Amino acid sequence: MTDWSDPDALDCSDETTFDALLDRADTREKGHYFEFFAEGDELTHDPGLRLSRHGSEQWMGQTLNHDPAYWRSDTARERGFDGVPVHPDYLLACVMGITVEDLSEKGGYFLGRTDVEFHRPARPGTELAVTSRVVDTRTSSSRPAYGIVTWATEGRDRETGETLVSYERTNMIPRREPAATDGSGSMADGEADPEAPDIPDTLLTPDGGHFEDFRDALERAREEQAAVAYRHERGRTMDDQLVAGLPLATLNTARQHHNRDEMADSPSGDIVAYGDVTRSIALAHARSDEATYRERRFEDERFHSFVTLGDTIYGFTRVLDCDADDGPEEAGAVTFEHVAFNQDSTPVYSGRRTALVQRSQ
Ligand SMILES: CC(C)(COP(=O)(O)OP(=O)(O)OC[C@H]1O[C@@H](n2cnc3c(N)ncnc32)[C@H](O)[C@@H]1OP(=O)(O)O)[C@@H](O)C(=O)NCCC(=O)NCCSC(=O)C[C@H](O)C(=O)O
Repeated sequence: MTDWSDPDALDCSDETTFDALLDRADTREKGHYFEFFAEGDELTHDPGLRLSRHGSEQWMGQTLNHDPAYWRSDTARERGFDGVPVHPDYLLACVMGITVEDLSEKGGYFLGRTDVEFHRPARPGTELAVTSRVVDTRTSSSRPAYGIVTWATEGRDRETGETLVSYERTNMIPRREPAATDGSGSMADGEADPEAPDIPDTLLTPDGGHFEDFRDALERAREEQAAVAYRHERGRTMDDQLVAGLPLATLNTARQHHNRDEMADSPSGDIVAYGDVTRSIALAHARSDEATYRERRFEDERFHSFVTLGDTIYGFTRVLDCDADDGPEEAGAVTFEHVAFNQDSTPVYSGRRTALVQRSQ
């Protein structure tokens, strides 16, 4: 009888033997299929992550978010922060990154997110505690290999228990049965929109980036039956650091971002950018044209199409509303719709954002 504890009993350098060995071995699975999730389930995410200044600066530098309040203590103080906080996009990505192993590692595409609220600024050094509740589960009518799951997630300061950020997100999650259909060609061809586009004749651009500039532009637009909408000049091409490096730095284990072998057979055919990286780049383009004071909340964030290595992300912004009474003396609230689009002008992300924007001096 062969002694299988003998290291020499198997010749792993022989390809045929090794193939046979792999065929016989079970895979210890990571992540959960759709069937695992039931409405009302509560999950406590185990991975630990300490927000760091380095991590925040790496995220901001790579995504072109250069607001000095998140880099320099003098501007942070002027803006009412108690020390230099981590950037809200980095905070959000870290909180979501920690949840991926439990919620979406199985290969579920991130479809959208809403009700993103920043409850308080987060400092470097904060250790996170993250929990999620299953809000909704349903099978996908257009893609039988998938289900669609929505979770409500809360990221807290592990020491004080204070909530830092909360949101609801929705992913497409592979079904165990028929799990093997991922990439089998169930992807529907894009259908042409039968309705002609209904867009205003005139698109106005604000004169500057302060609250009054947005308010005045909206007033002009109302008089002229126009909209306030404009493009941002910067673009950012997706490289390895963005696609694989940043999600891994936030403990995001989704194979979509770092396993080309697995992704070759998936609907995208290749690794794809983490939605939060794509979004953060588009928001950085928008923020570079505005005097942001504070981030408030995000609603109706949607990821429309895949972003792969080599794609370039541009930004388009529409100004929806201004509220002079909402906010401190230094700032007023502006609500925007931001769209990220690629080199072929295909929208890849859209979302509604309310931020406090500095008033003119
Ligand atoms: C994934 C897609 C290829 C799907 O495209 P398509 O088949 O054309 O369908 P739809 O996009 O119309 O939607 C499919 C079903 O999903 C429902 N849906 C879509 N968006 C939402 C939403 N925000 N909330 C709730 N439900 C939504 C639709 O109603 C459809 O339902 P049904 O008719 O019953 O089937 C395409 O959407 C796509 O390419 N999206 C981009 C995906 C992406 O690139 N995401 C970011 C990268 S992946 C990521 O970041 C993973 C992350 O790390 C993580 O772990 O979450």
